[in-house]
Amino acid sequence: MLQCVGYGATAASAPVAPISFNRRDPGAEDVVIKIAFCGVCHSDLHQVRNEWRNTVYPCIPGHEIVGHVESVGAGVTRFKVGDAVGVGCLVGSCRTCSACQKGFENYCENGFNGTYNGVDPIIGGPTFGGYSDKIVVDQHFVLTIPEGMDLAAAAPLLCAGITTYSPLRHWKVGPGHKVGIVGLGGLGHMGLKIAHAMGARVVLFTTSAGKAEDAKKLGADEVVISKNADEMAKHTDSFDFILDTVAADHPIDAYLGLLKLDGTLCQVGAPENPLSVSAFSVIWRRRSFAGSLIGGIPETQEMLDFCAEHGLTADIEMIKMDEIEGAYARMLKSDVKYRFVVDMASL
Ligand SMILES: NC(=O)c1ccc[n+]([C@@H]2O[C@H](COP(=O)([O-])OP(=O)(O)OC[C@H]3O[C@@H](n4cnc5c(N)ncnc54)[C@H](O)[C@@H]3O)[C@@H](O)[C@H]2O)c1
Ligand SMILES: [Zn+2]
Repeated sequence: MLQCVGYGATAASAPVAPISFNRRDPGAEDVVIKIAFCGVCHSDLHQVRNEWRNTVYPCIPGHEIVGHVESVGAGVTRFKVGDAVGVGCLVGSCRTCSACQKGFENYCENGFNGTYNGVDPIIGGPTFGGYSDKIVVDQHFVLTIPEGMDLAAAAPLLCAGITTYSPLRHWKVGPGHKVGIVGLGGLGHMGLKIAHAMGARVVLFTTSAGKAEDAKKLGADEVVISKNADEMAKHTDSFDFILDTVAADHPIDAYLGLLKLDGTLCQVGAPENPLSVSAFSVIWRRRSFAGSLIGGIPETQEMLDFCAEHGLTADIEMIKMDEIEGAYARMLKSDVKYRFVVDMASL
């Protein structure tokens, strides 16, 4: 077994703290990655606090991982020692079902294996994420970080980037489209940058008036304060597509009403409690309420290459590993611009 150190929680009520653990011995198809940086996703917090009621402890979060290849198995063809690489939310899938065959490992019919809170196929216990010194990953699930991209600022692309890129691509967002992004956090700020780079007219919905100036710098053409009913009403029946990244309870009908005929509201934010939707919000103007889950591996590489081409990375605040609990507390207050990234040299 490969002895590792990291930060994890032993119970929903326990803080994320130093932990020693084992990973599987690398196999022929495996890449061992020395982790340089790991982004802090709101999902990490949902998971360690068991807000989705499925956490297996100990839980070591982190699925926005970047680093360098330390060693490769005999069968590894795509990577060599020293390469700058990334790992997102997936480290395994069946690879044979129709979804996997199409490159949608994230929708694997047999369930994909998560980077954390999954099941290691060799040792049987839970998979452990990127708040750690190294990780062992099958080469199929390892991404190439484009040359010249800032490694720390690239980390959040592995979840926040692909989770917003994938639905924006799927619903063919581009020039001539009016697109809304709800919530300006880690996902939301990447959604703004990517939708803008795709050529859409982008409107940010936020509850905090103080974020308006930033939002414009990040790619918003317009900012709407969602608590202001008059401002919201001006946009009735006008959007082609809205991407909702909000992590907390919030009203959905208010956004559905802003979609035009055949418009789609896509939910990517995953609040703990069910959302309520009035039937009339979707019946009227044949609107769709949809969802989207991260993205497949080929699409994640496509997103990284798209971001490199457009000069996009995340806006980050670097923290040390032992500052993680404070970072979670600040994330809950939306006090981060716009993604915390842990410098693993501080582990
Ligand atoms: N679907 C997926 O594949 C996927 C992938 C990653 C994360 N997520 C989920 O997406 C959500 C967002 O993640 P994040 O890392 O960007 O979190 P974050 O905390 O960085 O951002 C959430 C943002 O929502 C804002 N917000 C809260 N209440 C709001 C309201 N009523 N109206 C408008 N904005 C509001 C907050 O101010 C914050 O800026 C989380 O629930 C996370 O678990 C889903
Ligand atoms: Zn995430």
